[in-house]
Amino acid sequence: MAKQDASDFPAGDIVFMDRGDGNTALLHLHGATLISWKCRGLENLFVSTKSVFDNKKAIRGGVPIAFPNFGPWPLGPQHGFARIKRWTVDVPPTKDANGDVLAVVSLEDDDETRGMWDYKFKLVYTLVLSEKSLKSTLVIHNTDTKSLGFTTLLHTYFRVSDISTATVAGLEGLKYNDKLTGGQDVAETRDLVTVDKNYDRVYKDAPNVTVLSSGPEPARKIEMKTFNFPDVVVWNPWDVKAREMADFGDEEYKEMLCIEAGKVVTPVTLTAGAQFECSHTFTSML
Ligand SMILES: O=P(O)(O)OC[C@H]1O[C@H](O)[C@H](O)[C@@H](O)[C@@H]1O
Repeated sequence: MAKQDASDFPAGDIVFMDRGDGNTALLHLHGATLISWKCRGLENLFVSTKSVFDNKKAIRGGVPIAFPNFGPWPLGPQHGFARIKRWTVDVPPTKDANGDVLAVVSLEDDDETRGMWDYKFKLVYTLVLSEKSLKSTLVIHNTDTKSLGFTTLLHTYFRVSDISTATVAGLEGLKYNDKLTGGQDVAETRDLVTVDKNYDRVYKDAPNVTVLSSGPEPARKIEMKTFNFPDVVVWNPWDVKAREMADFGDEEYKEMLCIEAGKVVTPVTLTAGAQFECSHTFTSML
């Protein structure tokens, strides 16, 4: 079983958000990785049964945060350090008058991050759990006296009942770069994107809504609405790559699809004192 329940972890490692009506979210402070979002009791995120929870390695599943770099990085680990640093709780889960639950975690530069990337920064990650949705907002503050540049992405692993039934709407007409073949961008002609092999595609200038559907048992239809995330990465390792990954089950590619909202094609430059806000909101449409 994948570890996605609050009872699987020491209380100090997690932030558990519970509306009390079957809508819950669970964040692990290692990487501020969201590892569960349940809507009316149904888990919508994939976490590998092989994921290592040693507070060192990135968690394989949920929503790891790529920052300050998406992809291979000459200055440090792939996808940057945010997903392997311990974050701090700024606001523990707090219910508002509607029953919605808010929590805030953050990460600031330290000796280790400055050793790789010599900038002062603060990341503030705010989660708001509503009846059928979860909004995740990342604000990147440049707390330094010089400009900094970064790419960032929320690397969502959605759970699907069967990859052969999964479709992604909202990408038609976009240009994408296939990271597996490289070369020229290609136009997506399908109104519903399906995945039947190793996929690693960066869709550019995407509209701010994609919809993932899968089913039938259990059926899921999840809208992902984004703000300041112009790029969408669609990734599934498929069988051969799955076998090469130590922290991913050989057959688990059938149960997941990554749809990752990012600002990765053109980096953001932040002048001293400036900030950049980006977010995605998942909503269950069923
Ligand atoms: O294995 P990881 O470092 O977590 O990366 C997993 C995947 O992340 C993204 O989807 C990239 O586009 C892929 O190229 C990469 O393989």
